Amino acid sequence: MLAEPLTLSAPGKAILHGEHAVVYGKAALAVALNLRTFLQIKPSNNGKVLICLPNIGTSATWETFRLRTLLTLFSDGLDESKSPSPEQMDALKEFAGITTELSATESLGTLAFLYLYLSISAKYGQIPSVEIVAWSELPTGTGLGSSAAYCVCLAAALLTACGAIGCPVEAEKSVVRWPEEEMDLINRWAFRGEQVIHGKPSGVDNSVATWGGVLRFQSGKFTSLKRVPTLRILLTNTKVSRSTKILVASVKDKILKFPAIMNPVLASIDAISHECESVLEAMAESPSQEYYPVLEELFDVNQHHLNVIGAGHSSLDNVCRVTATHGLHSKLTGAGGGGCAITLLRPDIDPLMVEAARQDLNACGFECWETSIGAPGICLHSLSSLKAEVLRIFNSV
Ligand SMILES: Nc1ncnc2c1ncn2[C@@H]1O[C@H](COP(=O)(O)OP(=O)(O)OP(=O)(O)O)[C@@H](O)[C@H]1O
Ligand SMILES: C[C@@](O)(CCO)CC(=O)[O-]
Ligand SMILES: [Mg+2]
Repeated sequence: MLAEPLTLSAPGKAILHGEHAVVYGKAALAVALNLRTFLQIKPSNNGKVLICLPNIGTSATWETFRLRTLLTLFSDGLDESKSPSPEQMDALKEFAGITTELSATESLGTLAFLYLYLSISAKYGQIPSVEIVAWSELPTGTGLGSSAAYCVCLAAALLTACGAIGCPVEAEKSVVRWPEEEMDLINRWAFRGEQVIHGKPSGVDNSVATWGGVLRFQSGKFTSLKRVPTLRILLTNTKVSRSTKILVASVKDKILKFPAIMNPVLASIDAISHECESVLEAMAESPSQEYYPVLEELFDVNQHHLNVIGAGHSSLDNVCRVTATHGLHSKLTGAGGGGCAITLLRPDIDPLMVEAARQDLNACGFECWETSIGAPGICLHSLSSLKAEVLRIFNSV
């Protein structure tokens, strides 16, 4: 049970290959990024539950006794085959006074919280009065798995608060993790939160936010790649807003409309993920520059495929065009339709070339930053190990 404030964090992700196709049982390769979502949960004794979400400018407070009136609707417990029902979502929207479109940003963050709070309370006993602040280094809604990092943090915090999983704090350690079976439980609950935000998630994003590293994910199962080469990646945020839920639904419409045309494209994306995995394994075994042209070509082919299935956007085409003028190869990452692209940076690349590409991308109004891959998954932090920026945010809300 929660006696002290806890601070935890989970990473965002980039999908190297397999976005959208993974929703149809194809393989995806996902990497955890060193950009994280942080969540602080504090016990309180005012009989209220407070959630403060500065990234989306939302905060809300509810009396615990009012939340209790909704518990019967959530008493079906954790059954993975069951997604959040329309009746549950309608009841939550009414309770939270949400009248806007379901895809409105603030609504989904709040609804995912209420859904997890009530489902976890119904299953394990009501979570006491708490105050929660969640803040992310990730831009939200841009393809970097912000929703999954948020849901993984929420699931871990709420499961810990009601005692369903332990609180593995050790005085001398700055960062600690839960045992494997508890991590698995966190991941399964986070998936339910993702269902609220995405509609029909594959589970790849919450898995990588839970476990970190580099994962191959297919049909609900993942394998962590044991050895991965160091890859340098430039992330570019086109700042074109989009919603994963809407994109996944529109790709589905296209597949239903032209199955004979779209299914071979999904099969080809699957083959690209497998080919990329083999190349990464070979690179980890014997690092050599000769593999980079293959990785670059796979990026190019997959970017075309993603345009074919309807996940592209002119801003993403622009990123590809601008980086190509500097000899660099890019593709969209995540759901597409705007949001972020990833560009592969060869280790031998001239730093001036990268700088020139960044300047051209900035001139298009895009924002770029370099990142490393394979960050750790969900963890608990000691307060003294938190960066000043994170502490400042938690102290200021
Ligand atoms: N830090 C956060 N605080 C509150 N809500 C968040 C936060 N991060 C994400 N969300 C919720 O997730 C939504 C964005 O999810 P969405 O799946 O569309 O984008 P993404 O996860 O960033 O991209 P992708 O799914 O393509 O990787 C936001 O609209 C918001 O409701
Ligand atoms: C577009 C998608 O494939 C990846 C979003 O990061 C959706 C999903 O797998 O849930
Ligand atoms: Mg998402």
